[in-house]
Parts: sequence; C-alpha cells; structure tokens
Amino acid sequence: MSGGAVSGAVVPVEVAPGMPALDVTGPAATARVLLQGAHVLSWQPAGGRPGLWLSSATRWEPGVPVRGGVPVCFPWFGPHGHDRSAPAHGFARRVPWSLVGSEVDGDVVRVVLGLEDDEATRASAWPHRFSARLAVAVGRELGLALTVTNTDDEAWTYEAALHTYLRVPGLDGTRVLGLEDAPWDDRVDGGRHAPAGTPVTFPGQVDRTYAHGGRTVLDTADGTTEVLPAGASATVVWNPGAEVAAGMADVGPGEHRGFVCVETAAVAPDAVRLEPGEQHTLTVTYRQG
Ligand SMILES: O=P(O)(O)OC[C@H]1O[C@@H](O)[C@H](O)[C@@H](O)[C@@H]1O
Repeated sequence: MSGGAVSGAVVPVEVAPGMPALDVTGPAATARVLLQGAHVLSWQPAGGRPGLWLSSATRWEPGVPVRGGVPVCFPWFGPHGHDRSAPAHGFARRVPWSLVGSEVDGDVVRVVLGLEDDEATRASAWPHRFSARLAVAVGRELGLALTVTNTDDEAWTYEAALHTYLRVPGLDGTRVLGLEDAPWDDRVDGGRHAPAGTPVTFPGQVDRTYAHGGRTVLDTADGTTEVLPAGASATVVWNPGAEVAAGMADVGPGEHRGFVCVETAAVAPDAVRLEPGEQHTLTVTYRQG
C-alpha cells in the first residue's frame, strides 16, 4: 500500500473551504471520501445506482457533522452515557482523519484513513489512548472496515457504528428484510419489542436498535442492497419521518424520503472491551442487486 494517494485513482479535492476530500476512481466504481470523519460521501458501482444519500442542505463546515453518506460513530453511539454535553455519536465524525495509504487491488481501489488520540480527545468524555483505521474498498461492492486498537495501558470499552444513509427512490414500498426474528429497542416509544416477524417498513419515524449483527437486505422499487456486516452486535434502522425531518436544518424539504439508515453497530449492552494492545474490526459490505 502506498503511503499517499495512488496516482490517478485517488485525487485530492476540496468539497468546501477547509473540507478536503478524496475522489476515488476505479474500474468498477467511483466514490468520494471526506477527510473529516473519514466520511464516505458517495459510492456508485459502474452500471449501478448511486448507493448513498447526501443531503442538499448539509453544512460544509469544519467540525460540523455531514448529513448523509457514512458517518463513522465512535467512540460512543447516540448521546454519551453520562456526559450530556458530549456531542452525539462521538467525536470521530467531527475531526479530520489523515490518509494512511491507498492501493489498487484488481478492480478495487482501497483507501485507509487514520485517527489517533490527541490532547482534545484525551480531554473529552472518552479520554483514552487509541488508534483507529477506516479501510474503504471501492469496487462493485463498497467495503468499510473500522479497526480500533487500544494503545493505552489500561482496558476500555467503546461503541461504534457505520451510520450509512442508503439512497432509496421513496419510502413507500421500501423494506428492510432480515430483522424479522430480532427483538429491538425503540427510541420512538422507548419500549423493548419482541420480534415482529415481518419486514421493517417506513410509515413514519423509525428509530430502532435491533439485536442482530448479521445480514440484512434493503428492498426498494429500484433494486436491493445487501448489507453484510462482521464484528457487529446490532443493526440500527433510522428514518426521521416527515415531522422530525421538517425540524432538521440540514435535511432539505421532503428529502427524508430519499434515504433509510441501516447502521452496522457495536453498541451497549454489547460495547467492545479491549485490553491494552487488543483490536477489534467492525466491517460492512454493501452489494447492489
Ligand atoms: O442527528 P444525528 O446526531 O446525526 O443522529 C441522527 C440519528 O442517528 C441514529 O443513529 C439514531 O438512532 C437517531 O436517534 C438519531 O436521531
């Protein structure tokens, strides 16, 4: 793997002032990855559909999370467990990552981004020493692998999620399959639910954490997307619905109908505990059909 950008296949661009990104072009797909948050903004396989949704109203400002693409939630998910002033979904999506290397491997272009603890993260609600790597494999399939290593001298736990906004042609008829046998925690009604036995549909706000770290399939009017995780304990399914979306400044009018988040997660009660020197990888692959 080259220590920088592979000539021609990985081209530095600026999405907005102070917001550098990498345009990745391979024989089988194109993608754009923002350095802030190691945030994949787009992916489209050759002959396929744009796989990811990106809000037209996102604020391109350093330190502000992007609405759409694949936010990397780390080292906690949702609100912090006890520090209510800590930013939702952790600090990783708000800070610049660095390009560790890239390579062309057959028809896949792989880019690896890295983040280490620094003074600011050590002063945060999660003060531990760590090293994180996000490997992005851009091909006919999109592969993401978040590897976190404990570089501290004591054990710690973390949560993580690959919070993917999958593009859909509309919410009517859109379903997520594969969660029929999984119980879930519901953030809309606050309840714990028994398995529904039916696919997930989107008649309104949906915000659920399913106890299922395996395969799911997003089924829409213009095709399917298989979601193939490894190292996960949960799948979060989220769409804000019309009312909540209308109050979100970074979602354009009606645009909530253009995505469903199917998030590959390792979250409480199955947060990952690492001893010094240990590492864990959370992986997901997306395959269009
Ligand atoms: O607005 P944020 O911080 O990007 O979070 C968006 C959503 O992310 C989802 O993962 C959560 O389940 C939702 O509760 C949350 O609203």
